[in-house]
Parts: sequence; C-alpha cells; structure tokens
Amino acid sequence: MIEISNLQKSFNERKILKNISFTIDDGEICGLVGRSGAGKSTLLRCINGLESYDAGSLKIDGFEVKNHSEKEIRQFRKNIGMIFQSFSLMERKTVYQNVALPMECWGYGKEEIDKRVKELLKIVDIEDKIHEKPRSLSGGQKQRVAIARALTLHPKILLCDEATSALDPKTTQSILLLLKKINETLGIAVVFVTHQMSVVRQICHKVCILENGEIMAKGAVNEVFMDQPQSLRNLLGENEEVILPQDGVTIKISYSGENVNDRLLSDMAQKIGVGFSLVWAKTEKYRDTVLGFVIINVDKNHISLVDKYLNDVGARWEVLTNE
Ligand SMILES: Nc1ncnc2c1ncn2[C@@H]1O[C@H](COP(=O)(O)OP(=O)(O)OP(=O)(O)O)[C@@H](O)[C@H]1O
Repeated sequence: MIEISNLQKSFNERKILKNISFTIDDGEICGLVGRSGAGKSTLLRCINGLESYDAGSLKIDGFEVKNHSEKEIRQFRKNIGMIFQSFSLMERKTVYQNVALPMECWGYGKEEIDKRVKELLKIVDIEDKIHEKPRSLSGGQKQRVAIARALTLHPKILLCDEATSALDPKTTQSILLLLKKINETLGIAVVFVTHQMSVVRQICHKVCILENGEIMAKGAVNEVFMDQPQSLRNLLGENEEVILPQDGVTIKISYSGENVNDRLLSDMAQKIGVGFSLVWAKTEKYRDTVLGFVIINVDKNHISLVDKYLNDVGARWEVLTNE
C-alpha cells in the first residue's frame, strides 16, 4: 500500500509538490495525470526513493521512504519496478541479458536467473526474441522486454512513466492489456504517469489530477470522469464543439451504466410527460463501467419537473444555457 500524506518538495526554493495526499491500495492501478511540468515524474521519483522530499510522509507498506542509508534504499527498491517511455534497454545486450541484469546485480545464481528470465519472457509473450538485441525489436517489443526486466525481482509496485506515449495506438492497446493482465494475475499495484486519457479510462481504477504541484481531483476513475471537475476539463480540452440551442433550457446529464439504465430519457418523457430535444450524446467505455453523457433541451416551464425526476433517479446534471 502506498500512503502519501501532505508531501512537499522544492527545487531551488521553488515548490514543485504541494501538500500531496493520496493512497494506492495493493493491486490497484492509479493514473497520475497533468500538464507538462505539473510534477508527475518528481512524484514518481519520490515514490521509488530516487528523490527525497522536504516535508510530509510517503510510506510504502509502512516504510517511510526518505532518510535511509544507500543499502536500505537499495533493498527497498527491490519492491519497485519501473518502465519508461524510452524503454531504457542496454543496446549491446540481448533480450535475455537485459532481463537477467537486475538478478545478476543482486548476485542470484545462473540457474535461478535462467528460470526467471524464461518465465518472464513467456508472460510478456516475447520468448521468440530471446537472443535478439533491442535494435531489431519494435517499440512494443522493447517495452515488453522492459516490463519483463522490471518484474524480475518480484516487485509489489510497478511505476510507469509515459510507458505507452511513444507507441502507436494498436501497440499501446497490446501493452495496456499486458499491464492489466500482470496487475490481475500478479496483484502488482501500478502507478501510471500519462498524458493519454484513454490509458486512464481503460486500465486505471483510480486517478489523481496534478496541476502546478497540487492534486486538483482524485478518486475512482468513473466518479472523476462523471463529475468532470475543472482540472479534468482543462486536460481534456474542448475537442467537441456542440452548437447549443438559443431558447429553452439546455442541460447536460451524466450517468453511469451502474445506477441509471439507458432508458433514462424515454422513461423521463413517459413518467413526467415532458418532451425534449436531443442536442448531443456520447457513451464512453471505462475499465468497469460505461458512462453516458447527454445534452438535451427542454421548455423552461418544465425544468422543475425535469429537475425533480433526475434527482430522484440519481443522475448528475448541470444547466448549460438558460434562455
Ligand atoms: N532536478 C531538478 N532540478 C530543478 N527543477 C526540477 C528538477 N526536476 C524537475 N524540476 C522541475 O520541476 C517541475 C516538475 O517537473 P516534472 O518532470 O516532475 O513534471 P512532469 O509533470 O512530469 O512533466 P512532463 O509531463 O513534461 O514530464 C518542472 O518545472 C521541472 O522543471
């Protein structure tokens, strides 16, 4: 379990992380998102003990990460694997040798290394490239090797720094599926720093949105995406321009596949006898649920009935325009 409480970090008097608090439970996947320079990588480096922090607490399974000897930190880092956008493989070594490296550094015997490397190459589905050098591999294959290497010492946590940002969409999908499988079968917690919201939607249980070193929103992914806090809107941008009607009241309704069924609007029309015009709608698939977003326009005389109905069924909604 990762427990971060009021964490603060400055570089040259400049506050980079301000009062960061959140927890990641064992086996959870947490997305850390935010604009460039928000402090995501610094936070990741604090988690694996590469960077210290000025105040607050960062505990992993009860172990406060800062103020330890080199030896203690080295031992602690065995619990944490890390993968990067740039893969960071050793070009002169083969796939086998790259994956074997952490175990060699820790002085494991040849036989144990051989068994573990082959087992991992099978998990990441790249056994056929065992004797190749990184230069002959595609980006996705290189990331598979990097994932295998990150898992050699049986870590409890995998930190991913923009791990899919250099990959095309199809390869990104296959790496996300692999990380999901690893999370589910090995129970490893994953912290995923990314700019790609699709990554958060598809594999993360939780998300933290960082802005200028502060957490602006955090929580279960479907909750945060349904609430659409300003920090999330800032990140998503205005990529869909919807033309809103000039008269009546235009409202946006958000609902999840768990608490409101897809007959929400037709039921509303039937039960309260109110018509509406559909302005825009979309559904999005998340890890464990589907979210629906609908914009409708109703006569202003009917808005109190609509208000009551939507509150009764537990849908979230907001007024976009009111004539
Ligand atoms: N070692 C350092 N010394 C001084 N300033 C640093 C150092 N490392 C990071 N910073 C500064 O801290 C801020 C946060 O950097 P960080 O790399 O954590 O952001 P980020 O959210 O990961 O950005 P990106 O998405 O571009 O990787 C930036 O303004 C950066 O310049």
